[in-house]
Amino acid sequence: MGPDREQSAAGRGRIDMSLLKQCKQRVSDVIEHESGQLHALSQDIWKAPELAYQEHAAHHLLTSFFSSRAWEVQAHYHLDTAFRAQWTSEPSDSPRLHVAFLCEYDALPGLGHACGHNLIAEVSVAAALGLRGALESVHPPRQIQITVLGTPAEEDGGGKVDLIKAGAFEDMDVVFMAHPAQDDAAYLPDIAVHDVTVKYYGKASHAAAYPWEGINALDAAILAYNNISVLRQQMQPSWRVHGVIKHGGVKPNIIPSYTELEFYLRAPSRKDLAELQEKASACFSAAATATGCKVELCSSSHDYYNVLPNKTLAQAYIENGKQLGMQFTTNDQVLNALSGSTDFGNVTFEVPGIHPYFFIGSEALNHTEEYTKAAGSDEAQYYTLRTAKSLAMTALDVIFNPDLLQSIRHDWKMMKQMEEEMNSGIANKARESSSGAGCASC
Ligand SMILES: NCCCC(=O)N[C@@H](CCCN)C(=O)O
Repeated sequence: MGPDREQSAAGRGRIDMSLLKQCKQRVSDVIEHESGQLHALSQDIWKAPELAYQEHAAHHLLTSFFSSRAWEVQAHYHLDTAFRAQWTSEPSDSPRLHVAFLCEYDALPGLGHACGHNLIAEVSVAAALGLRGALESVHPPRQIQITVLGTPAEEDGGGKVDLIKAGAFEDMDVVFMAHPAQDDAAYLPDIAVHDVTVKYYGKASHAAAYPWEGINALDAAILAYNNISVLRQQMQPSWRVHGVIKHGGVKPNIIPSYTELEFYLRAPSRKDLAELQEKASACFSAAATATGCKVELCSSSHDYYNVLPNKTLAQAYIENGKQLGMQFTTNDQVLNALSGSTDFGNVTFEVPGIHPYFFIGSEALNHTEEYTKAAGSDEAQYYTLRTAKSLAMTALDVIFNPDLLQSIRHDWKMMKQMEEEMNSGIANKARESSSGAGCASC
């Protein structure tokens, strides 16, 4: 066996290493060739930030981009601002392999693209173009379908969960995306999240003349906020609860008759999240009892699940990234920090996938004005395209090495089984502690 033709570990297939290398080079060339168009696409998304489920301009930009490059595009795919663009290589005798790249393109209220979702879209578009270009230049070992899935509403709502329910992931083998951060990391722990809106209904009254006639909904909101602060000391260190007051009353001389808060509850597993949810619900109800208000808890329609890591995919991504000059963080504080939550977590319970984080040339932190600036900077481009190359090269490894795919599937099954055993029996408990279903006004 020559150095360029290695037998795969299980001895079932041979990997044509020189072809794989040639394809990886082609990925880089195609992405470099398209860099101007990719930058323009990401700039156009960045300049007109849109909130969850309202990403109409981004949807139009992305679907037009793929239509003009002869991809088969399904606009408004199950959701107004979702889309699916696909390309399939020539048929072959072996079964088709379906890889998908996920785009996000929603922004944050008041801050614009402070989480760099314009760059997430760019990474996936670039990776898909690069991969297609590489596969068009050779005869791949099997028929390949590449899908770019436009997934709206990551910051609020969970478009991927809607798309899972619509069956969008059912025929996919491996899914890829990457998220802007401060470091390159193949995996950072994204934890489960439950969003809840808390509404207090009291009774208005003149605050000086006859306050005793009123029922103070602002007092309930403040007590709820403080109850949660007190709970925090007894929470697991890996749990997070944070909230804002969205309505706090209208005028000092009117006893507030209505207040509204929004909280995010987070924990590393759905099992812990159910426990946290019960404790937080008790805090919200206690505030209502103390003030005589009525309380309504409205859960958002989708909880996000924790992201299941896939060590085989992560390792392949790291190897490709290193070849491209990435310096993956070894800082334990970063690797073990809780990086938030994502609806990609739910996707990892459906299909094996990878959600690496990437440096964008700035120390700025996500969800700040500084990060918005960094996500729109020229400097971010180099890192964004490098990430796209590494993702596409990892997809090539999956395509050319059947043992790798088998190992990815094995990792996924093990992780999923472990999680599902841990989570068994929580479904009803979690439902009971949130009155979302009975919340007519949400
Ligand atoms: N780790 C991914 C970062 C993206 C992000 O910030 N997502 C939001 C999602 C909130 C959904 N309620 C987050 O706050 O973690």
